[in-house]
Amino acid sequence: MALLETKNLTIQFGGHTAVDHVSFSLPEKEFKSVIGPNGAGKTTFFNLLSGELKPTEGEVYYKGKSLNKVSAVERTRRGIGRSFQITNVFPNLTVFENVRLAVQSKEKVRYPFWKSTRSYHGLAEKTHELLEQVLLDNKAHMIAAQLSHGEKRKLEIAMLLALDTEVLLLDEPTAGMSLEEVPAILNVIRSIKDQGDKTILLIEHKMDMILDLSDSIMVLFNGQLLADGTPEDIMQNETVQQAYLGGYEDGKSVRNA
Ligand SMILES: Nc1ncnc2c1ncn2[C@@H]1O[C@H](COP(=O)(O)OP(=O)(O)OP(=O)(O)O)[C@@H](O)[C@H]1O
Repeated sequence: MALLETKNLTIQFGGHTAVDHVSFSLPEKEFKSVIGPNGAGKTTFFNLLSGELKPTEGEVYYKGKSLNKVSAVERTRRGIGRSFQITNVFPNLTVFENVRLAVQSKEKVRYPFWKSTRSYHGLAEKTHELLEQVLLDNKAHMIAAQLSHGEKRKLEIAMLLALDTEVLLLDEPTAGMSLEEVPAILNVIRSIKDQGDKTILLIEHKMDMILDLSDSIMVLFNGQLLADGTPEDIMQNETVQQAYLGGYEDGKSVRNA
């Protein structure tokens, strides 16, 4: 069954169509990557899925129900988690305190009628588990502001995992990382995948990472869905190759490089 789907999802900014009639389907437990050149509409597509932006046309469905009238907060509560940039982190709190707050906030959202469903120790235990999973347990007591860029991205992932959502929308987790930091984040994402309980949509530019992780790949170009298939299909797809190498116009004509 498709967990997350879109039908003709479209958004225009002024005269520019950033996401253009995209219909896609993400089966439960699948790992799908979203690729495409800069400005293709990948982040905007995520913003439409998570509810930060409202479509001009088309629909997002989760578990068969339309989300168009559902707020971003309610989408998270229902199970669609989006990694936010580090702006959501309290820079003057420690890594541990940041993750614990995220664990706590999830408890409040999920069980608003209970004062405390987990004891203080329960929260701390869950926090340690998450820090271990993202390989940050040795930095638990560091002030968040002092983390390296790569470590901040790991913290962001831990805070996303704390929300315990079924779907994870990961927007370029390796962006701005040094080459040495990439393998660690790849390991973190692979370990999340290997646990087997998440449905994941990943925006990335690093092809080796995409090929390593993905069950399927969708390609956006000028806001349109150019192709969607297995990694093998996508690598062999001529239109995709030409779009990357040469340029693709109005979804019809292909110009050679
Ligand atoms: N809020 C906005 N207002 C106006 N234009 C926008 C807005 N958000 C995005 N755009 C435009 O929509 C297009 C798609 O942008 P988007 O950030 O989704 O691309 P992307 O594929 O994520 O690119 P990148 O790989 O560089 O992150 C771009 O032309 C961008 O300038």
